[in-house]
Amino acid sequence: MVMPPIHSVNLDLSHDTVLYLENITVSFDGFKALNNLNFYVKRGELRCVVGANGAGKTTMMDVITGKTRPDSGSAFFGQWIDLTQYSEPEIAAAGIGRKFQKPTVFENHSVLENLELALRTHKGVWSSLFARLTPEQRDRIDEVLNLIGLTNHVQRRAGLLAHGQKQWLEIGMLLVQEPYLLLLDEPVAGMTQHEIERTAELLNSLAGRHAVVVVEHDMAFVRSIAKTVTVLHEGQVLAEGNMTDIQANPRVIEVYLGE
Ligand SMILES: Nc1ncnc2c1ncn2[C@@H]1O[C@H](COP(=O)(O)OP(=O)(O)OP(=O)(O)O)[C@@H](O)[C@H]1O
Repeated sequence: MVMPPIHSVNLDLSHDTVLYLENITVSFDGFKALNNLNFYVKRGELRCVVGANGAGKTTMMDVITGKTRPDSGSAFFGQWIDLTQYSEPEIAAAGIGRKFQKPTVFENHSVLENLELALRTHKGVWSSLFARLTPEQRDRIDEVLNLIGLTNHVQRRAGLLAHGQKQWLEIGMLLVQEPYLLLLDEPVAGMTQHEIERTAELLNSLAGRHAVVVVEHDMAFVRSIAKTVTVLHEGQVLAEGNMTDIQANPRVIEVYLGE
């Protein structure tokens, strides 16, 4: 079937749900990394996903971003965009931003240039590289600089930033693209306590405007940000709920928290 270009399909959030994964199975050589997984994300919510090594967290992110195709099941962005039918760049352009654990900022460029590059190259518009940014784009960059706490470092070379600042810059590079859904893989790994607290504030401040899915092992951090936590185990959802319920769940204690 020939799919319409992703830009021509409106992101329909009329049901207030930005992501639907239903009965997703992914096998590698017969081993089910995801096994009939169901996972839903509401518009603007901040969700944490936890689970032991090998639980399927990365594979789930890979399915959402089009990197891995499921053997079966469906993956929808809003009501109509079938994620299994589009490429990784198309899905990114449609409004799903992903940050991997290791920061990948342009080290030899300034903070400002990094944000400008992220904005200009979004949707693959290399041709606009030499065009001036619109006043709206400038405003968006200023707004993001403020959010990520780097307003006073705009001219600093990204390679000279502290580890935490680099992570925030990379989140900022996604934010200038105004994603509807942001996927973050272990954003606080390697951060100092102060940086972790700042990151919690940053992610909390995004709630409502962007849906954010955070995969994280640091339970203190998860506790500080999460409204809803999803626990994955053997490619399925073992439990989902608020932190108090999750921590009291005997199955979660047995297979994850009690490690
Ligand atoms: N490309 C692949 N080929 C074969 N097996 C794979 C592949 N990718 C993942 N797996 C296996 O699928 C299972 C789930 O892996 P996944 O990386 O999704 O888990 P995870 O929850 O992200 O773990 P971690 O916390 O270690 O990152 C693991 O057993 C892993 O070895």
